[in-house]
Amino acid sequence: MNAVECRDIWMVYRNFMEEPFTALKGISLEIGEGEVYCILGPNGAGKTTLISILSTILIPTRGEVRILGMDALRQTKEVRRRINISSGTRLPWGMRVYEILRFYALAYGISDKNVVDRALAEFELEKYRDLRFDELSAGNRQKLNLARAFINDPEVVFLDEPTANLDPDIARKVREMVLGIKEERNVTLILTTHNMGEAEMLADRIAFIKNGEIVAEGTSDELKRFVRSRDRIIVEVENPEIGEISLSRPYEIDGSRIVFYSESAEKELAEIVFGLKRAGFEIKSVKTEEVTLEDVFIELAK
Ligand SMILES: Nc1ncnc2c1ncn2[C@@H]1O[C@H](COP(=O)(O)OP(=O)(O)OP(=O)(O)O)[C@@H](O)[C@H]1O
Repeated sequence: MNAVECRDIWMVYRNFMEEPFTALKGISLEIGEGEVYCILGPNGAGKTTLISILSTILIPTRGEVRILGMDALRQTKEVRRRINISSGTRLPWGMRVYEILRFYALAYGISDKNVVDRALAEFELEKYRDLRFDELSAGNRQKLNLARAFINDPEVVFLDEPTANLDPDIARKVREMVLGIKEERNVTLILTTHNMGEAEMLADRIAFIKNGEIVAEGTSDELKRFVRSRDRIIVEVENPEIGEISLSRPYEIDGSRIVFYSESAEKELAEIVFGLKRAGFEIKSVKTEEVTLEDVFIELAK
């Protein structure tokens, strides 16, 4: 059984005095149990709309959503008991960390105070248990948001931009926390992010959304095949002007740098360097770069 699946989801926003706007155009996807699935895409692509529909916050104009085998549009109450979402929402400002977690635990019918104590420990919030939400740093607010999202021991958790607006070191800590959760709990995670490194580090599979449609889906290695060649070999030469390069692979000349596009830099590096030397180029330096998810993003967003 898939943890999450949807078929042919359409979302048309209709606002008073405005033209209807179609934010999602027939999205279908399947996410297996225990998978970490990342939704990537440029601003306005429809990521938040999609995650809101999958997490039962929004009702789509058309289409079917199944969560843990249940019809999310009809069995919403049962679904909500077994899922949770962290969307960077502000929590009650005046309440203390412990009270906030206790409040949300009680909302799920969990009266055992040990559950809250365990959450404080797991998300490194014990030191801050008596601070009010408005007294917390951005990083600790996000940790509290995560602690809240796992308080009901959910089977599926939606994380909408879990590291947005965090300093790089705090963002890394939050990512490590999410990785730890992935290792320790039997949970399916669906996250949106703008951060390619984050998607690569956390996700088993990535869906790339553009203008309300999934334009590519797969592991990060599979997505990298969308870019014309996997690796770049960058050779800096003293004398770029000397003439023709007779190697039968694509390249670009950028000042004194010759950039080759290659299926495997490791296999083709020696041949390229010898070929250039034979042609009389004086080589200053050679470096290789693997294609990144960022290259894929730029290619697909075009
Ligand atoms: N309530 C609404 N009414 C009308 N249009 C909306 C509404 N909510 C979102 N939209 C539009 O739908 C499109 C998708 O928005 P959404 O927030 O899902 O994108 P996103 O990929 O999450 O963007 P971002 O990365 O900027 O957060 C955007 O063009 C947005 O302006």
